[in-house]
Amino acid sequence: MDPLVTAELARLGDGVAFRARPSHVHHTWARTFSSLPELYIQPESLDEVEKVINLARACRRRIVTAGCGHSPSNITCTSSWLVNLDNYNRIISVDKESGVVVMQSGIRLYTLCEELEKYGLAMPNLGSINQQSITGAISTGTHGSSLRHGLMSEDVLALKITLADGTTVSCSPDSKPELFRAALLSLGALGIITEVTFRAVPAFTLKWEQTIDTDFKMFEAWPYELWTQSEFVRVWWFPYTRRAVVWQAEKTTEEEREPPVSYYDGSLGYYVYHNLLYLSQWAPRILPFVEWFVFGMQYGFADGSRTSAIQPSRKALLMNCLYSQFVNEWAIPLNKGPEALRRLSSWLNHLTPEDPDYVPHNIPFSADGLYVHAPVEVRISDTTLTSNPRPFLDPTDEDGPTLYLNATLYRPYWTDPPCRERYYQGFEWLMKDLGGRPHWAKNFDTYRPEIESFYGKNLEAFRAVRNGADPQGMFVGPWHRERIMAEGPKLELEEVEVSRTTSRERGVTTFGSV
Ligand SMILES: Cc1cc2nc3c(=O)[nH]c(=O)nc-3n(C[C@H](O)[C@H](O)[C@H](O)COP(=O)(O)OP(=O)(O)OC[C@H]3O[C@@H](n4cnc5c(N)ncnc54)[C@H](O)[C@@H]3O)c2cc1C
Ligand SMILES: O=C1O[C@H](CO)C(O)=C1O
Repeated sequence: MDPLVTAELARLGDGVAFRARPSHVHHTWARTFSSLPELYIQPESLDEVEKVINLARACRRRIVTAGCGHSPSNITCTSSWLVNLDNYNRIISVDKESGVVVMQSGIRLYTLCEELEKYGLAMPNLGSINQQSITGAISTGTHGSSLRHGLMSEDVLALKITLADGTTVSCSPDSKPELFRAALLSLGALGIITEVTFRAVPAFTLKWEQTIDTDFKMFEAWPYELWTQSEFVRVWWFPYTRRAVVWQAEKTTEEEREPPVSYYDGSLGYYVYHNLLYLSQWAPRILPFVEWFVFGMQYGFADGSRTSAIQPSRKALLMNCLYSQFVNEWAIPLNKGPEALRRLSSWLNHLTPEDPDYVPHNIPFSADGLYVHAPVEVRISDTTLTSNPRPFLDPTDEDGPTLYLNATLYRPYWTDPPCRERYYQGFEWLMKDLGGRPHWAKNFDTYRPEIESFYGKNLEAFRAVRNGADPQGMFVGPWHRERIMAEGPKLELEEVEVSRTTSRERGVTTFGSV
């Protein structure tokens, strides 16, 4: 350990543990980014969290708090101190009647779901996985897919956050509401969130059904029952076969029933797709065939093929996200969806006016020789229904329902697909043309000037709260500077990137200095 840190620890001599170790390699779930923090610190009490912050201030270190690194960007990368709260993860109290749960902030969603079940409670909504820490999920604007729900943070009633001066403060809609709005989606830039008060709901079972059919049918249903037919609805769109899987789930009291399993599900399908994707790295032209074959095997080749099951919500809402991947997801107004997908299809498929689905795409990048992976994930939320205040950095539509389009690109055996740059250039251009804003956790290449124009006064309000709470920039790194911080000189404790290397095992490894 740096002698400065050892000396400062000795000077404090407060008997509070400093659970830090060097030589930790941090990488994102997808191994897209990695870093080698000077210290990896896993506090087990609030005193320990406060001590980390006080030490960091005295030793002039930047702090990053990471959940489980499921954000695919370099947002959790640091060469300074990396704090993880996996061991600060207890449920503090549960009120079975009201569903109000108070928890330490490091709890993972799968543990939270298991704990809630013991009280006959459940999370109101979930995204595709339950690995995330509750705070990691809240802090990036994680969402599921339902017009009756908004962001996962809409059910947060209060938060406790330890700020750069080492004090822990509570905030809620009624107490320090500005801090609350900043902390509801803070991208780790405000302080260490230590406690979450959340409203759960009575446990529920979901009866789900998924149908594969032409995307034309989906477009026809879009303004009518597509998104309102059930509480939970999500779609996977296949650009080359121009088909879509519509998955819908409604609460039920019927007995549970697992989905049918074919010989192709499980490892066979997993490895077939993985190896075909790997082959396509050299022969991208096979991707339309791969899409037809793999998703035909998975969902059925005949239009109208259907599968259904009845499962507890904590199971039904999840999905297997397969392999390492880039994900570029944007929020646009729901009513722009058919236009967005038709323009994307016209671009990717080189459609001409003779095609019934043709629309001018106007995307100023060529799709010649461009072959992409499937599917595009199509999901929804409505953040206008909650009485909770909006996070300042909420990317969703302020006036109505939101559509999320998630362009997934796999990295077979940890290799980057050749189409990434052009696909994402075209995709991001289209999303911006439709008034979109990026999902903060994902792999977008849009930076300060545009983000300022997307958020206007809300970004200014976030910055005012952030700068007031952390004037020295203890929680600021290169990811934040390029996207949410104002242009200006480096703050005292801010980390800047000095170099990066790339390898297959660790993706892009970033090196920074304070
Ligand atoms: C396979 C997969 C599936 C996914 N599915 C979905 C989905 O369905 N819907 C969706 O919206 N997103 C989805 N995501 C994105 C994911 O929900 C977010 O990236 C989420 O932030 C990850 O949580 P985490 O605990 O790993 O946090 P990390 O990625 O480790 O951190 C995310 C942010 O939270 C901050 N943070 C974490 N803990 C604290 C704390 N205690 N105090 C202050 N700041 C903190 C970090 O500093 C960072 O800025 C998915 C990601 C993957 C890899
Ligand atoms: O980031 C995400 O990854 C999965 C898709 O594989 C998902 O649903 C996200 O969101």
